[in-house]
Amino acid sequence: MRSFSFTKMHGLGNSYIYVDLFRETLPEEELPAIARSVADVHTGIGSDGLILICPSEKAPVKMRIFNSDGSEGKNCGNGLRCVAKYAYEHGIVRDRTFLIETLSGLVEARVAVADGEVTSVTVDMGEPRLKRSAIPMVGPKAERVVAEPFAIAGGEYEITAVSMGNPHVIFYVDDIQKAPVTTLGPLVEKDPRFPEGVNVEFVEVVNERELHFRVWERGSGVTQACGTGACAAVVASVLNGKTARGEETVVHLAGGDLTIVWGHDGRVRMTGPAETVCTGVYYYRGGRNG
Ligand SMILES: N[C@@H](CCC[C@H](N)C(=O)O)C(=O)O
Repeated sequence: MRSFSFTKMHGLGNSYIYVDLFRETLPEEELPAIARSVADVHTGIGSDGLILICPSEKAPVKMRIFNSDGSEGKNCGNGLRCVAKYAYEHGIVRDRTFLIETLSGLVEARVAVADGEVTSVTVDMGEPRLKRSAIPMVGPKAERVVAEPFAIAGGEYEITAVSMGNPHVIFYVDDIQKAPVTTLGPLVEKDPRFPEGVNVEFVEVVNERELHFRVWERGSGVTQACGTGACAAVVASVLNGKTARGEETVVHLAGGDLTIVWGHDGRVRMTGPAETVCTGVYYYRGGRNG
């Protein structure tokens, strides 16, 4: 058997198994299988996937994220807050504001600290990418996808698409409790109009400052929260005239609240908690199938 040390962390119930690659080594070709293995609630630890905390040449620390089906994502908002907490509390960084490298670029994290513990994290998630080709979604490359008609499974809907370094599509609903998360979510995730798949968000507008939010994540299915998805929902809501640019919006996710602002400088900033659940040693057999 092989083994590695891990920390389980979550941001609003969006949980990942974090492995510190400053101290551990994992074989690159086995990462998808390890992600599937640790995520399994019966035979593994149970999580929405795997996050690697890695050395970087561009920043003090780098995040890589694998969904529970083993696919690699390019960004993860809840993961970034947890990586920031881990990096600060484990002395990887000493400053309270620092850069984190992701597969979609560099972001800046700022930790709030009480008694040596990180209590909340603000991440400058950068500028949303709105061109269709950047989502990516098939169709006229340079156009935005805002309140665009979208037919699927016999139904007619309107969608808004936003990339926060990873792809998101937003559906507005009248009642979040009745959102078709588990029925429409998996169909839209794998719809060929999204060549790289897509994270699917359902949003009920409460008022100009508040949104209810549920998600079907690409590669992981229903999760309690999606940080990049909540940022995309705020951007979509500004584009659709439902909330105001430059104002803080509170997004109510299944696992709790995030405060998000799409600033007049073009950047999206997200503030929320990050929690450590437990640490341990994980035993696995190795190989591409775990
Ligand atoms: N939970 C995340 C997003 C994780 C990656 C996503 N499923 C993808 O494949 O793009 C978040 O908090 O942003």
